[in-house]
Amino acid sequence: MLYDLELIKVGKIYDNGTPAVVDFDLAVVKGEFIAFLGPSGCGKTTTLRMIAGFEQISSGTIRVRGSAINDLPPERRPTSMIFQNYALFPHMTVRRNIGYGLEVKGLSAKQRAAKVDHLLATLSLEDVADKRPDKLSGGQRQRIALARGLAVEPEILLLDEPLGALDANLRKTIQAELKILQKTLGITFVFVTHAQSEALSLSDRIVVMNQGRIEQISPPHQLYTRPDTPFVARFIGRNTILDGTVKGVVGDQVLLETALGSLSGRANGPLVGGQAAKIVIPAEAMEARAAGPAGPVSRSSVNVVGATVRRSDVVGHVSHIAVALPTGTPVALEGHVDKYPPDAFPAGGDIVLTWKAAEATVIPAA
Ligand SMILES: Nc1ncnc2c1ncn2[C@@H]1O[C@H](COP(=O)(O)OP(=O)(O)OP(=O)(O)O)[C@@H](O)[C@H]1O
Repeated sequence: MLYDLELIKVGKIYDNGTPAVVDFDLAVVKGEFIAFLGPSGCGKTTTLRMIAGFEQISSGTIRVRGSAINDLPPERRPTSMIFQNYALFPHMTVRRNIGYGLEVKGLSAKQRAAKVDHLLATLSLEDVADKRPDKLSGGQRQRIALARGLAVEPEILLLDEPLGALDANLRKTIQAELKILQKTLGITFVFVTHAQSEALSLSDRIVVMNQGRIEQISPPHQLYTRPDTPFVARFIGRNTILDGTVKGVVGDQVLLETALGSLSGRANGPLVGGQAAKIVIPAEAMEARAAGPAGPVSRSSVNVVGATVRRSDVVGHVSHIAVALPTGTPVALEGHVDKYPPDAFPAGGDIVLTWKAAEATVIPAA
């Protein structure tokens, strides 16, 4: 298969000895929208800059459509990069900013005008074409940066936190525009972000990074429902994570002995009896009900744990219930007021939590 972009065992060690990226493997098909997501300093920007050619790689290979680009300078790579601060030229008009890359490539004024006019129209910038970027709004500047990146017709557009400078509302609007633009153009986007919601709503696949290494590469939904590692389970969504020891494995079902009794979930990864493992239960999978008069939960029931309500609030139509497990672990539940009526779970009350085994994931502890 011919991939648009391949990173094969790519590594980066900075001159000061910092291993910023380690054994990064990724294969991207044409038209995919990929996000690099992870905490500050995990190596997202370094990886993007290595693809763009602004940073030398220390090991491995980067290929675009089958050809290694390791030794090409940035301007000869079939990539364009959009920076978080947009890096627009303040003294040039919007039109010239957009056409700058074409000027560098030596296109005639006529050829440039045709391409720039088309991009001005595509990104609704016609009215500001002759203004300077510093007179324009954040959203407009973002679109100019995008137009400038697209003008050189890259195979791959690299975006470094492109929406980071925008306020929350504008961010949502531009997110939607970006997604439509990407699908219309059909070109590959690789996008760096801190913002989980942005990665989840925009991407076809997300690369979750931690300390220079890839933790998981999955479509957004799968990161929520099937985390591969404890880091991903902590980083994505709102999961309750409990430690235990594998008691038995039947097919993909695992029974785990924990401080809260026997809990079961679906296996993700190789698991054998006696092994230390973690069960990951998404908040959405938890069902709460008031504890009956029968008293404490029987330890022989699977996926039934007692808990105490700490706080309960209603915001609009949504009830938010903060509870604590007997181990002290906090769990945040939320649900429509039809499901969890106000006052149904008063603070200090005992409740019972349950979930379907298929909706919880069991992963190796390390
Ligand atoms: N020029 C440099 N010289 C030395 N170390 C660097 C350099 N640039 C980045 N680093 C280090 O490499 C690691 C990865 O940095 P990088 O900027 O790629 O992370 P990031 O995930 O993009 O972070 P952020 O989200 O904060 O931008 C960090 O430990 C960082 O301090």
